[in-house]
Amino acid sequence: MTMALAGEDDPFKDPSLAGSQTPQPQQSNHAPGTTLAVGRNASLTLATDSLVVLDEGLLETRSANCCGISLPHLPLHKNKTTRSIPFFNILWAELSNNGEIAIQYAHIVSKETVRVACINYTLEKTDSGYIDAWIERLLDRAYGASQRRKRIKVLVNPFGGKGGAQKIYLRHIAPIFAAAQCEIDVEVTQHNGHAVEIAAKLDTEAYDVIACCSGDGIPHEVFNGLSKKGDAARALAKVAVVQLPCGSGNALSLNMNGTDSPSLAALAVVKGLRTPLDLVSVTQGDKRTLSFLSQSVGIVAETDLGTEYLRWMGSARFTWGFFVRLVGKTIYPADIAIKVEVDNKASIRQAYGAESSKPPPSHDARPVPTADTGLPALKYGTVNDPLPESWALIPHDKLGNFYAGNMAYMSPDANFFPASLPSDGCLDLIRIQGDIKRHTAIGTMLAISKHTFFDLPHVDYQKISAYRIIPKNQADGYISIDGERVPFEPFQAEVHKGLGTVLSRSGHMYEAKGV
Ligand SMILES: Nc1ncnc2c1ncn2[C@@H]1O[C@H](COP(=O)(O)OP(=O)(O)OP(=O)(O)O)[C@@H](O)[C@H]1O
Repeated sequence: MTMALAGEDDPFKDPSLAGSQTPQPQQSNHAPGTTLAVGRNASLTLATDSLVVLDEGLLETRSANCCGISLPHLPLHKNKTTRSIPFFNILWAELSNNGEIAIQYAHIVSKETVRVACINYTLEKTDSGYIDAWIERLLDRAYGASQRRKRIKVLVNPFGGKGGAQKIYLRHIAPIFAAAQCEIDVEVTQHNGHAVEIAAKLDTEAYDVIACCSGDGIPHEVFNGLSKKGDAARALAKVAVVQLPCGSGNALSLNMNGTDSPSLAALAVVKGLRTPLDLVSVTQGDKRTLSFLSQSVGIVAETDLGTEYLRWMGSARFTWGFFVRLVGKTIYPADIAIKVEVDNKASIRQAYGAESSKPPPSHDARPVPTADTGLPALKYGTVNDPLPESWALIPHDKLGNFYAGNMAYMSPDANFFPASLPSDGCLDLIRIQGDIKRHTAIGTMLAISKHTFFDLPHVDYQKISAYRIIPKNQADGYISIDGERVPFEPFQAEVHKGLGTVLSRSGHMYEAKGV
């Protein structure tokens, strides 16, 4: 899956200039101050969605160069003297002491890749006041409400995915962060749990973002590391946790950045808006863990965690593992108590529509918790406490799938929770009976990629804020919290509305087709 970049079809086409091969900036209908003359035959114009570069000189020579390096793949056409660069792709612009303007941007190399490129021009007359104001306008269009020059703690898991995270970081991510003038501090994780330690000790006043070059395992560790701080609530609100996809499961990036391409994700992070994210406390035994993505018991957990012996199959192992259990009508009996918030699909659809029709927020409206605010208290106690009085424990003797999701995509083709919202204070819960007819089961599996899953009548879909699940009549089995295996024992979960922070493209929605 790839995110839709502004102007993706033709990045050098600006809709506001449709039909005009060679715009005349001086006579254009743009407001005064949108155009910067950068030589006798060249100008830079702030159009509706993009920067338009008009350069007659491009007809004969590659007069624009990138800091002395010739520009790779610049789409210069003999009969074309303009090109446009979507504002979203603009990383930085500045005027140097020798009167040169340099604009760095993420050049679209392919659907899956952007690479840093730069244009620079020597200005003939340096009316620095006008130029500075023009650059400020350009950066304002490029960044909008997104923070510029983010201070980023980068964590690289050398064993994420196929083990290529360090290379991916250096090749596809670091150049974009550098061009966007981000302040970077890189650390390679040394062992399992290291990211918990790093986040627990992190000076949260010194960073805006923790960027995980990894799968979903490192973000899970980071949220839990921040939760160990004395000022956990403040730390989780202040520092945004993001993912640069370098693992085998990259759900955080798919949902927030709309892509599992590392360079597109780096661009999305540079331009990302602070977004509150619900986090879920899971208590099991005496342990309290934060979950940001999902909890599963039954077929999904077993397919995810119990098919290691099929690793040779690659990603087909999940499809195959799922299929085998579906047609085998495998059941995973449990007793379940749920605090339901929205119990029908029509109301869920309505709530989703109401949120998606809101304009993007201009700022993060949450008050920053004070320095002495730790994790929120558990409203419903832990799994060791008596069940809250208003909860009813209901036997699910034929349960096939118990799947609670905090985000939409669980993997690139699996938008399991299309109605989920980043901070509605709810988990989306799917329950499916394990003894449904075989052809219904196969149809259910296919419906996920066809985006018809939500409406299937046998898919029970609710919005919930807490639950307890007690597996029964099975000696052993699989429980997955954010894709990590935990003991096969009862657990209880409770949502904390907007406790965590991520960066997203929209500021309030997931990058997934909703309901
Ligand atoms: N240097 C290291 N050596 C061994 N394990 C590490 C190291 N650094 C991180 N880890 C562990 O690697 C695990 C998986 O990380 P991650 O999610 O980044 O990759 P993944 O490929 O998506 O994971 P998975 O193996 O779950 O598919 C995490 O549990 C993390 O603690």
